[in-house]
Amino acid sequence: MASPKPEVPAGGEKITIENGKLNVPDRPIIPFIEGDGTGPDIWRASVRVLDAAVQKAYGGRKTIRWTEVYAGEKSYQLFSTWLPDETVAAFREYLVGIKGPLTTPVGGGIRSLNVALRQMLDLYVCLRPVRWFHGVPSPVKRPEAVDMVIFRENTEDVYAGIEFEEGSADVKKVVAFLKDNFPKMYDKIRFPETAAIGIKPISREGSDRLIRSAIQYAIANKRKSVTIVHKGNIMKFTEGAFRNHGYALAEAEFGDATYTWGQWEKTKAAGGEEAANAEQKAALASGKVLVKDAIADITLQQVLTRPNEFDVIATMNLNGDYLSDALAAQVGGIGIAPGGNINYVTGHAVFEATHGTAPKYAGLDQVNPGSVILSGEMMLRYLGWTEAADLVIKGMDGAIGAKTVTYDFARLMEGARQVKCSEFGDAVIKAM
Ligand SMILES: NC(=O)C1=CN([C@@H]2O[C@H](COP(=O)(O)OP(=O)(O)OC[C@H]3O[C@@H](n4cnc5c(N)ncnc54)[C@H](OP(=O)(O)O)[C@@H]3O)[C@@H](O)[C@H]2O)C=CC1
Ligand SMILES: O=C(O)CCC(=O)C(=O)O
Ligand SMILES: [Mg+2]
Repeated sequence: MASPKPEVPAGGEKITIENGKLNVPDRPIIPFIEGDGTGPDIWRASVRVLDAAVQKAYGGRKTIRWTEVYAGEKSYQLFSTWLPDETVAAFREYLVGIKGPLTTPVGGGIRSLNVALRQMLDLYVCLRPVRWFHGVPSPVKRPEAVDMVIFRENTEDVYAGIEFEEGSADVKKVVAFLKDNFPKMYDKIRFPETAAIGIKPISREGSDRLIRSAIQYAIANKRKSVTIVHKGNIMKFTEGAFRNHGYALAEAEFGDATYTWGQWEKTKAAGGEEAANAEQKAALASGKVLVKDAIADITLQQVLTRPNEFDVIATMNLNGDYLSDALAAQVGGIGIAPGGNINYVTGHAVFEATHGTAPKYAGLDQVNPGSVILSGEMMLRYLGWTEAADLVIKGMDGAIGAKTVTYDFARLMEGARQVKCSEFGDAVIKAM
């Protein structure tokens, strides 16, 4: 393999976007990254499921023309680079893609390739729906009550990677700058000689576009509420501002379709709590979406104890990362948690599972491919190939309903037939 430039598959055509609407040809070229660790096992099973769904839905009239692009360990082995420019260029050119997980070392080494791709392509929404499939073993009593859609901001926050290492010349400059210019802030650094420093950018534009997408989704999908999750009591100017931007945006851009707790507060201040409650009740009865907020720590408790009160969630990068793994556990685990990284303005989207490379299972054909299968289902729906997407769901429902499952579910289920990763793919196809 001499070049990381992707092959152009015969007969394939590019997906384009015009006036905010995707034009999807019948033979779209879709780049994919296999991923590290368990990525190749999962991809092999998933691509068969996606192709089978498309074949069954359209009888050959539509097919995906996959083209492999490289990143992570495979790319490093082949081309001595972790993320070739050609890979980023392919996702730019073909608009929609899908990827397996990529390894990020802890405490040193390369920064996350996953995060880098999201930033380079400006995929500002990390969309992670969390729902329960009938029969999936879950640690909670009523997993069916969990039906939430996380909108995680994907380009800012501590994930921007603005960090200065302890003892480095750079951190000394940053600390000296704080000492000279912001002495009160400098005094708050408990051990300035040995502190590493991280910077967390949260912008108005970044917050607005994420929250706008969440509200638009809630309105389009007739959801009841959007909860803005933040730690704004402690980080007032970053996470607190995110909440404030959210209320201001909802009121300015979606006044006809939303009612906010910000409005409730204003009415309460002017006319008392009863008046505010009556106003909220009337707004919700008329079908408006409630835009509210919750602090991140209590959110992690309440999504467990009162899942019915959460619907669409809009949050920043780190909170969203924690929340998406925690919520995945409630509906049966990370093995079937899908996601998509999307820029709703340019149309660029890269779909990927919520989980990582699960390295201890690499090459064993053992893990659950459901996460990438369902990420593919999200991709099909994004393309407007609803019939194929519905078949993927039918197949997943059928396989799980028949208790034909991978080890992660089998260990928690009575009477399950444990199958390999590839065999689970077969079971999904059979059940379509
Ligand atoms: N978007 C991405 O590419 C992501 C990459 N990563 C990276 O992945 C690497 C490993 O991260 P780690 O923290 O171990 O998290 P992982 O999500 O990779 O794995 C943690 C555990 O989750 C379970 N699990 C994960 N995937 C599956 C699956 N498909 N089917 C069944 N169970 C699954 C396994 O649990 P059990 O052992 O109980 O069976 C596994 O040991 C790191 O380098 C990290 O940075 C992490 C998250 C996202
Ligand atoms: O990039 C990584 O290695 C981890 C990313 C992650 O945890 C996530 O996107 O949920
Ligand atoms: Mg994560």
